[in-house]
Formats: sequence, structure tokens, C-alpha cells
Amino acid sequence: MMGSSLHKRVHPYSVSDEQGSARWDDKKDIGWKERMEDWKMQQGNLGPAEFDDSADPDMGIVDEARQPLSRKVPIASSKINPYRMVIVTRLVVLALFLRYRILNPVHDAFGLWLTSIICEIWFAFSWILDQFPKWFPIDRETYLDRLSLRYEREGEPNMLAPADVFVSTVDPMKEPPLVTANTVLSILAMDYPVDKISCYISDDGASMCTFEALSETAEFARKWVPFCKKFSIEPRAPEMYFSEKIDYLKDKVQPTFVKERRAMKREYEEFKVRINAMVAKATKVPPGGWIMQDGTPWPGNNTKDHPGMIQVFLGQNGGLDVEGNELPRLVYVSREKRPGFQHHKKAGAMNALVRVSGVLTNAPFMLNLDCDHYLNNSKAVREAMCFLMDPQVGKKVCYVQFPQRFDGIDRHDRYANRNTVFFDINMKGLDGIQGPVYVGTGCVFRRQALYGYEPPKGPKRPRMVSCDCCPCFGSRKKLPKYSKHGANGGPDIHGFDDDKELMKSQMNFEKKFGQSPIFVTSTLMVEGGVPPSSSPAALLKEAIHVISCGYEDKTEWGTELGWIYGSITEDILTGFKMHCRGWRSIYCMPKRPAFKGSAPINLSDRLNQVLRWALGSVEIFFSHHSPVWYGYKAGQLKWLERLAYINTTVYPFTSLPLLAYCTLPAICLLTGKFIMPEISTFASLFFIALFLSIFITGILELRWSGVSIEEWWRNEQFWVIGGVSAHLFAVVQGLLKILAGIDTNFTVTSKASDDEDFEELYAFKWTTLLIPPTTILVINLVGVVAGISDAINNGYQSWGPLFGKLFFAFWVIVHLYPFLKGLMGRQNRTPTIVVIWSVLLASIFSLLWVRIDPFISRTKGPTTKQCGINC
Ligand SMILES: O=c1ccn([C@@H]2O[C@H](COP(=O)(O)OP(=O)(O)O[C@H]3O[C@H](CO)[C@@H](O)[C@H](O)[C@H]3O)[C@@H](O)[C@H]2O)c(=O)[nH]1
Ligand SMILES: [Mn+2]
Repeated sequence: MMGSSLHKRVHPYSVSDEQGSARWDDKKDIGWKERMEDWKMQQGNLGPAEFDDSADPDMGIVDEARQPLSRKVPIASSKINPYRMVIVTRLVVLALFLRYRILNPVHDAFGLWLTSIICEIWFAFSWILDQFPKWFPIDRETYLDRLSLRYEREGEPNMLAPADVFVSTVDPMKEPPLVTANTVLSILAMDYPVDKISCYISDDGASMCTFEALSETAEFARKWVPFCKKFSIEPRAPEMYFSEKIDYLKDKVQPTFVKERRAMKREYEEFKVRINAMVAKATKVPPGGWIMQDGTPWPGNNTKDHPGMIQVFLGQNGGLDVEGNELPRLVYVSREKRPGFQHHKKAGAMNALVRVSGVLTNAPFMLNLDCDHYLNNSKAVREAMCFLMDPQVGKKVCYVQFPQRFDGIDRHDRYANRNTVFFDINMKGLDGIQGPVYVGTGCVFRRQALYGYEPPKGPKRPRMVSCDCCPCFGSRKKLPKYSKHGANGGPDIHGFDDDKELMKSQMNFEKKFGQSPIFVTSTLMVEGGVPPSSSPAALLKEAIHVISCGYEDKTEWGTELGWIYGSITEDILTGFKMHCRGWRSIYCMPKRPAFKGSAPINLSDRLNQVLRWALGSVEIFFSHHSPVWYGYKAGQLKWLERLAYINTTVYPFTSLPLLAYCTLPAICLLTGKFIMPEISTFASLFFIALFLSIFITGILELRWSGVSIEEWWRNEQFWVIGGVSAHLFAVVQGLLKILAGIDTNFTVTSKASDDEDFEELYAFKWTTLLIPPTTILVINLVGVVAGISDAINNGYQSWGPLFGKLFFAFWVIVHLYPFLKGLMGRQNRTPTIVVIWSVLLASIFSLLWVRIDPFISRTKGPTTKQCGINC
């Protein structure tokens, strides 16, 4: 087994013999129980009255340290109340409108009328799903200085909780090692005690290139990290730091800065050249497979059939940085892959990291990042700790989610890549209910929440003293059931004196967590850490064991534990399970964005990404975890939160009515029929009222959220574009999958390296996703031309009814405009295949309608040709 851990530059792993005075568990002679108690006391579990501050000379600081670490900032009532009023009004208007529509069928176009009315009812329903979870939006504020006062007292060991950082990568060609290296460097350089941070990289591609790049990155970190800390630079990802176009001398006082920065930039450029050389070399696999620097073959030469690999860099025994300080641990992990075993993509990779980190470091919190999401704010983890370590609110918090922010998106954000409407409106809304959904990256988890436990029950105010002998926490009784902690936060591993009990619970635990006694024991250490007695070699051996591909067989991994399997959007499912168990999550938006990543900016890649998300949602919708029917028994999921989860799984289905609704105007224009009867002045009031209420909710929403009107409009446009392409395909593929078992293959999105001219934006790749929107666009344009020429031929009286139809057609065209731009590419060149297909479909379609109901017959002469003469 050990043979599969890598030998190149092996640093004997050690956790137990730490010396540093800042180590939170350096009182190693005290037992676990005492240490836990101790920590709890320090966390401020004592009520304010019991706090003994006579010993502390600085009363002011003590007072400050007792203050809450964060605060809810409600949205101003002058902004939120009008918003709510308009929502209610809109609901009433909508009901009146639908009533009118149902009671007034169009007899000569019954089919059109019926279709449109079904669509409208569905739109109304999906609006409700989207709207009501935004009833209680909130903002939050954190107090980093209080966190520091409370847990980082001078002369005492640092009490901040350790955090394990997980980074996932799979394909070095699409996810360039330089991007991953930057992410890793930003993590290693974060503003947090180094001995409390460990960074785990999961390499699902088992790529030697990724491995060697990481080894190189570890070396470069020895220079980069002290530089960042010395000059407090931001961001701490070198690529982004050196490409910032701001005045880098602002606020800098040290005279050596300019010189050192210049030297550092040189170093980074050399580093970059080395990484690029590795990548260039890696494009062609040598005939005999890759050979490591020590001459042995790379164990991951067959990416689908290879042993598990772990390599520890840096950390306690990994040498110091150039200034003589320790660096955080960096661990390369590539889980075992064998044919015939499901690997469950990112979710499987994350679960492997949960176990490896449980064995090696067992931090009570873990930060999850995609390889392209670097730490943009070096205090991000501290921000999260303001919630997770808060003695009042913390215990029930399963994770702290940060918004995703992006670099390298075109200024106008043509395809709504930034997703601001979701991140600044919907997520803030959820934060006021039971917490934001987990979006896959930029999230700090509580380890215990990932282990499938429920949040601690009991009074909101923490108990004064916790006592393990007291029957109310009877860990001896509760432990075998292992699903609930006592009110004091967790079971106590020293609670056994009966061997039989111990054996029984041991068996239960192994059924749940798998056959690793060391890992199982680690799950019981609620406050983290590894047993002081364990030897590094044994731990490493166990770490290899827990990433073997059969490890999860007959356990609860992926069903109840860790990242949940069963959907390509594992993130939604994982967060959903936690909320169902009664946890709450927190949305944290520091002023300086905590993390930044890249997004696919060209049309085809973007549509494919959206397709993947939508398919994931459809999968969840049809699964046993569907928020429509899952989790009522526990009764822990708040109903508005459920509504939001239902919305995230049913939204792809809106593509069907949307598709119908987008073709209706064209049909109407071509046939001369309309979805509504001639309307009276009274009825037109409904329309105006509905239109106004939609408009005003939009405006008021933008007012409380601070989202700009342009961002909102891009979102609307992309809702239609994605709706009639990606979401539509997702529904079809999802149905194929459950009905016929046909699976779709997806690859990761490529992480473009920054380029100035946005070449990427104009890159065009052919995909079938483009056909439906193009067709819709073409038939609507044809419809507009036909409708106008028809009206010209028929004189004045026909302009009235035409107006309504043209309005709908323009609505469609305007929404699809960015799509049209995308089709044109930079050189205004549309790939012929798209044109051919769309023109073909559009003309078949138009001809069909013209034949069935030729409006030309009503007019005397041919239409278009005479137009020129008549005008
Ligand atoms: O077999 C695999 C496949 C993917 N990944 C990683 O998963 C992450 C996400 O993949 P990406 O192609 O970048 O997907 P995006 O659409 O950009 O990702 C968003 O949506 C995904 C699905 O909801 C989430 O998993 C991501 O965290 C979230 O950022 C990347 O770090 C990959 O390296 C693996 O580790 N193993
Ligand atoms: Mn991504």
C-alpha cells in the first residue's frame, strides 16, 4: 500500500510532535475531553455574568471580545416595504389577468389561445417560486477585529479553529496548472495562522504534470508567501497581483518594496516559464508512459486504472520559507481509480479529500474551491470564522457560502456570466430564510455537518457548563445511534466503559463511515485534531487506504455523508440535505470579494455550462432527493427554503412554455390570428396593470439589491436564450436518462487564461444547442416582415391588431439579441451550417402555416413585391 504513496521528495509526515507555541492543541498532556472543555470555555460558552474579568487588566478589550462577531443588517424598510407591497399587488393583478384570459377564449384560434394560456399559467407559477423566497432579504456585517480579540490574545496560544482547504482539478489541458498554482499560492499566503491551514489538491486526472507543477509551486511559495505577508499585498495570487492596473505603491511605506516587488515579479516570471515548459512537455505522452524525476514510472500513467497517490509538501517538516517561517501543509491527492468503479466526479473527489484530511489533519472546518477560484481576499477564512466560531449563532451553521465573482468577463457581460441577479438578489433572500444554497465553490463547511449529523438541539443560549456524566447528554445511549449530538456539541469518545457497547457502536460507525478505525475515530473529534499518539507513517498509510476505490462500498458516503451523489450538480444536493436536517447556512459578502474565478465567456461554452447545470437540476427533480417530495418527515426545512429548492430543480422545465411562447408571435404574424380576442378598454387595464407591476417589482428589486439595470437586463436576455436552448436540451436529456437510461457525457469547462482582446468571447464552436434559438429568431424576423408587408397592403385598419403581434415579436427578438451577436462572431461570419439549418426549419415552418391558413388569399395581389410600388 505504501508503495503507492509517492517517493519523490517525501517529507515524513508529522502532526504529533509540534512545538510551536501558537498551536491550539499544544497542551498535549491534557486529554481530549479536557481540551475540548477548555476550548469551549474559551469560546465564551459562559454567560457574560459568569465571565471572570477581574483577572484581565484590560476591561475594554474584554468587553469588545464578548460582542457578537457578526450582525444581520436588515434592508431599509423604506426599500423593502414598497417592494413587498408591489409583490402583493402583482399577485392580485396576475390573478385578475389570468381570470380574464381564461374567460375570454379566442374562437377562431382556439389552439393558439389554449397554448398561450397554459404558458401564462406556468410562467405565473414559476414567478411565484422565484419571487417568494426573496421576501426577507438581509445583508450581514462581520467584525474581524473582535474575532482576533477573542481568539488571538497576546501571550496565549492562538485559538482560531484550523481549516482544511480542498481544491479540485482534473484535466491539466483545460484547467491549466498555472491557474491551479495561482489558486494554491493564494491559499498558502492567506492571512491565517500557518499551522492551522492545510491545502489538499485532488487531482482526478492523475496527471504527472499537475503533480510536478504542484511541487514547483511549493518551492515558489517559500518566496511568495513571505513577500505577500511582509507587504500585505492583495490579491495573493501572483498572476492577478502582477496584472493589476492600479497604483501598487499606494499605501506602501516600506522603502524596500519597489525593489522586492521587482525581484518577485522576475521570480514569478521564471516560475511561469518553468510551469509552461512542463505543460508543453505534457502534451505528448512518451511511448513508455511518464517517468518521475527519481526514475520510477509515474503510478498514474493509466488515468482510469491507477493506485491512490498522496504526497505531502511543506508543512511542519517541509522546511521553512526564505524568512525562516513555517508554511501551511500542501497535500497532493489522487484517489485510486479502477475500471468498474463509479468515481462520481467532483463529489467523489471531495469525499476522498474529506477522508484523507480527516486522517491527516482533521480540521473542524473546510474550505472548498474549484481549481480556478483563487483567494482574492486574504482574510476570507477569518470572515467565515466570524460565523462558524460565534458562540451564539455558530453551532447551527453548516456552511458559509461566499458569492462567486469572476475575472476576465467582457465589460457588458453579454451572456450574464456574472450571474449577479442570482448572487446579489436570490442568495440574499435565502440568507433571510434558512441560508443560501451551496454553489460548489467558495464555501467553508463545518466538518460535522458533512458527516450527516444534525445540528445541536436545545436552547438557543448555550448552557453554562457541559458535563459528560450528566444523563441528559448520555453519550453512552446516544452514541450508537450516532445521528444526534448532545446539546454540548458532540459525543464523547471516552464515554465507554463497556466493551460490548464499544464494539457495537464501532460496527455501526464502520457501516456508516467505512472500514478505517483511524478515520472513524477522527469523526468523533468534534473540535478536530488527530490523536497525539498516532505515527505519521501509520496515518499516511491509512490515508492511502481511505482513498481506495472500493472504500465507499456499503457505506453511507454520497448518500447520507459528504458530498451527495446522483446529480452532476452535486452542490445543490449536498446543501439541500443539510438544510433538510435543520442546519442553516450563511451568506457572506465581504466588501473585497473573497474568491474570484473564471467563467466560460463564449456563447457555445456558456450554453454548455448552463446545459450541465440544468441537466443536474432535472436529475435532482426526478430523483428521490427531489425537493418536491423529500424531507417532509424531519420537518426541518423551512417552506420558503423548500420553494427556492423546488425552483432550482424545476426551472429547466420553463423552457417548454418559453419555446412555445417565443414561436407564438411568429405564428400570429404569419396567420393573421392572435392569442387574444379584440380587447375592450376595460380589459386593456389588466394588461397595463400587469405590465406596470412587473416593471415596478423589477425596479424596486434593483433598488434594495444594488444590482444595475444592465446586469438585470442581461439576465433577462440570457434567461430566454438559455431557456430555448440549454434548458430545453436538459429536459430532453433528463427524460432520456430516466426513461431510456441514456447517459450524457460532460467534460469540465475550460478555464481560459486571461487575454486582453477577449478572443475567447468570439470563439465559435458548433453545437446543436444553437438550432432552436436561431430558428426562433429567423421565424420571428420573417413574421415581422410578413406582418408589416401585409399591413401595408391592407391599409390603415390592419395596423391596430398588428401592433400587439409586433410587440410580442420584438420582445422575442430583443431578448435573443446577444445570441444573434454571438452567432455573428467577431467577423460577422455565421457558420453556414447554422444558417442552413435555421433557414430550412424556419421556412418549412412558415410555409406550413401559410398553407394551412394563407393570409395572402385575403389580400388581392402578391405581397412583398408590390410593396415598393405602393410606397
Ligand atoms: O471528475 C471530475 C470532474 C470535475 N472535477 C472538478 O469540478 C470542478 C467544477 O468543474 P467545472 O467544469 O469548472 O464546472 P463549473 O460549471 O464551472 O462549476 C460550477 O458548477 C459545478 C456543478 O454544479 C460545481 O461542481 C462547481 O463547483 C461550480 O463552480 C473543477 O474544479 C473540476 O476540476 C473533478 O474534480 N473531478
Ligand atoms: Mn468552473
